[in-house]
Amino acid sequence: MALSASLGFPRMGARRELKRAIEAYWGKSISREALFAQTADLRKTRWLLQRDSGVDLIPSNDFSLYDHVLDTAVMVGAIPARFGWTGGDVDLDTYFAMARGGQVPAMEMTKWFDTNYHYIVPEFTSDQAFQLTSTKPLDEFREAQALGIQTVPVILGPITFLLLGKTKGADFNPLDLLPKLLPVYETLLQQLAEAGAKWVQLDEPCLALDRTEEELAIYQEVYTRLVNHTVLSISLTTYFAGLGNHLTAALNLPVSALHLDLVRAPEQVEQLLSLPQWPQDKYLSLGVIDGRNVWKNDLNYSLALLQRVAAWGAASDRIIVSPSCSLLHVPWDLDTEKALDAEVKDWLAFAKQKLAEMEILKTAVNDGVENVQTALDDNRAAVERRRTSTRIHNRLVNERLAGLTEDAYTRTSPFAARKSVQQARLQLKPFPTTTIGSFPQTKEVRKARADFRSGAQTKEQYEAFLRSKTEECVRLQESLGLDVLVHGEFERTDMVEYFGEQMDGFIFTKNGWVQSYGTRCVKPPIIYGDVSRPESMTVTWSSYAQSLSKRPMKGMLTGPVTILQWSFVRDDQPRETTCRQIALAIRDEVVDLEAAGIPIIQIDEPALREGLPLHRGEWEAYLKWAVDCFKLAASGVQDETQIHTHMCYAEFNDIMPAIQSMDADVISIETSRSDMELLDAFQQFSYQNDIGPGVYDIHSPRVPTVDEMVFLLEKTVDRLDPSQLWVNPDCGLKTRNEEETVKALEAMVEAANIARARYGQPLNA
Ligand SMILES: CN1c2c(nc(N)[nH]c2=O)NC[C@@H]1CNc1ccc(C(=O)N[C@@H](CCC(=O)N[C@@H](CCC(=O)N[C@@H](CCC(=O)O)C(=O)O)C(=O)O)C(=O)O)cc1
Ligand SMILES: N[C@@H](CCS)C(=O)O
Ligand SMILES: [Zn+2]
Repeated sequence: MALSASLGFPRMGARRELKRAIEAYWGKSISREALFAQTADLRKTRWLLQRDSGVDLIPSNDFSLYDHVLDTAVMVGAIPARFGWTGGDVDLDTYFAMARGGQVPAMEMTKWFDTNYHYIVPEFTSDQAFQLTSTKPLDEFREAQALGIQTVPVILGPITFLLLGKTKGADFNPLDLLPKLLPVYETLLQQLAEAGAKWVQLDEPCLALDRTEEELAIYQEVYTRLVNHTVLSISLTTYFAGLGNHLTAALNLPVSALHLDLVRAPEQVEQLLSLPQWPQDKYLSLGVIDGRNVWKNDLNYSLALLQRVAAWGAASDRIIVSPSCSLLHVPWDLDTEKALDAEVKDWLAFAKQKLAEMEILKTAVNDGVENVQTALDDNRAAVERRRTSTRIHNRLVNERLAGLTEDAYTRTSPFAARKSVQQARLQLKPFPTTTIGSFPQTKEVRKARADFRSGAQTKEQYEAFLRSKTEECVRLQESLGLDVLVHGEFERTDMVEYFGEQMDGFIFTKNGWVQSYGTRCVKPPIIYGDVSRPESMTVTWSSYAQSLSKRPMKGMLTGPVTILQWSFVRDDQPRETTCRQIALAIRDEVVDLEAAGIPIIQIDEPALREGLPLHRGEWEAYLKWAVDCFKLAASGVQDETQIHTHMCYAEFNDIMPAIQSMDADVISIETSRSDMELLDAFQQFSYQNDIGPGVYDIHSPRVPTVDEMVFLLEKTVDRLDPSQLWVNPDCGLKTRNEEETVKALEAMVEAANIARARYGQPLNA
């Protein structure tokens, strides 16, 4: 019999119960015991839902109070010395301090592959020791067992865990730590087997990235060792990319099951079918349901694919029907969307609906198509309704794109010439200070918006409130002595959702939350059709803010690549085409802001790096269109208008030529958690344009000291010319509270003044 596996389920709960529980614990309004009780309820709900949907291989330990990579680091005792851990169980508050900072800085956080999920980066020293410190996988397995549910513990595989980490102090290959790490995995597997587990899912997404022969040999060695050591059946899970040339090497690993992402890399099917025979006794987990998007699966297509693979191997009993990856990256349940446009809703499936899709496919494989004929026919009709809908295409948008010429992608003059006219206009001091855009989205702000949405506040009341917050924000920035001001982004729920809400071709959910990091969630808009901008989106707020101050106001926009990357994107045309459509809409907004007298416009592209394909061979093509889209958005203005961009959580080393070719006048980047290491790339590349390296970590509630920031600024002047430098936090301030924000910005301005006194040359007019 074919089986089904869900690989992982959203953690937050249908109503973001996890977020509320953890934030209540942080706010000291519930106890640790209450937090444990509430999270146990949530785990139970998830397991029951999956059991009742017919899933055979139900995951456990896919749940986390913050992040599963952090859980793994804690589990193996990789706890950086600064957290003062002396052995034994890791206290919950130490766990949260590792993620969020406390007395000492938090660990770094970065993107989980090409998703909008962020993980905490493990830190390894060359003398790193490991020990099993946590019983979390075992506890969750037993918890489910007590409910009568046999689960598959999900563990981050040892090789991916090490490859995702960062070495501290001496430079060494983290894989050198495997001999010390593997005994911990062996003990864990043994404990799970003793508790009654039969399967364990070891996630090794790094196996699907470009890997050397030497690394593939390490995979072979490690998995041979683990398999020999355990009675558990190991399911090795790859996702987000195809295995490419090392599919055979992966199939030769002595594990019981190998999972393939057939949505991202459908060509793996042909690769498989060209093999002489079914790989030994292996189960193949075929990821045919998109775990990264919200479109209803074309079940007839997927079934044909499953049947081809089964027929090839005469092995329907060796197939596991699964999503392409964990369902962590899609919202919980479409059924809660009562207000969603009915036509588009009919095209969608969230996590719960994807479980039902898996069940239909599994039943068709096991019991014959006739047992699910109605479901398959209904699905075929829905897929056809979407394909032929008149709401998808907009002739004007496509004609405009087709008519673009080269000059739409280039500023009038080169950077040096622009810099001097901009300086003549802006008269900025050396080391100009600014922020990344958002100011605290306090409870008060969110409540006002919720009241407006529920009808408890009128539009006039809500807008008056937003104006008062904006004015307060402008006055605060003036009094702090910031040089380039922002309006604070109080009117925005989210930097992507806000723009999507105002463009055609998008729809919105009420509850389609997806975890971004820790308790923070995003509600990605859904792009279902051609994108256009009916009217200006930000001009009113930026103009209002500029009218309040003589200092330059920075208009704030989200860039096309980021809007694309953080939305659920239509899958019926290339992503590039959708991105170019968004770029045109943003270009119109940039031009409107300029016409309204806004002298500086920031086009945020924090997701540009995240969108890089996981295989290097595909980078060039992606970077070409991604940079084109940014330039299309940015190049409609005169030389005297200063274009900024902002990026966070990214390694820039390998995309420097692309960043330079974006040709933004100023780029602000996240660097503080990595001690300005990222600037090395800018230095090595002799980056020409201006840079604002983030001088403090906004994700931590900890207020940075002046000295710390001066120290970081000194590192920047070691690497870059002082006349290139701006001073800013490393991302927007929306998650911070007002008190933290004021104190941190006060210190930042003081640090900038110190840098100015030490290194500042007047900027050339
Ligand atoms: C910069 N980042 C972003 C990413 N992706 C995005 N799409 N947007 C980003 O900004 N990726 C990389 C990083 C990730 N960083 C963050 C930072 C902060 C958040 C965040 O704060 N998320 C909020 C939700 C934001 C939102 O949409 N809020 C709405 C709804 C608020 C709400 O929950 N309302 C309550 C009622 C409120 C009341 O009555 O008090 C409710 O519905 O129950 C809004 O502002 O209106 C979060 O809380 O998780 C995300 C990613
Ligand atoms: N302008 C946005 C960028 C976040 S990446 C903000 O300040 O929140
Ligand atoms: Zn940012």
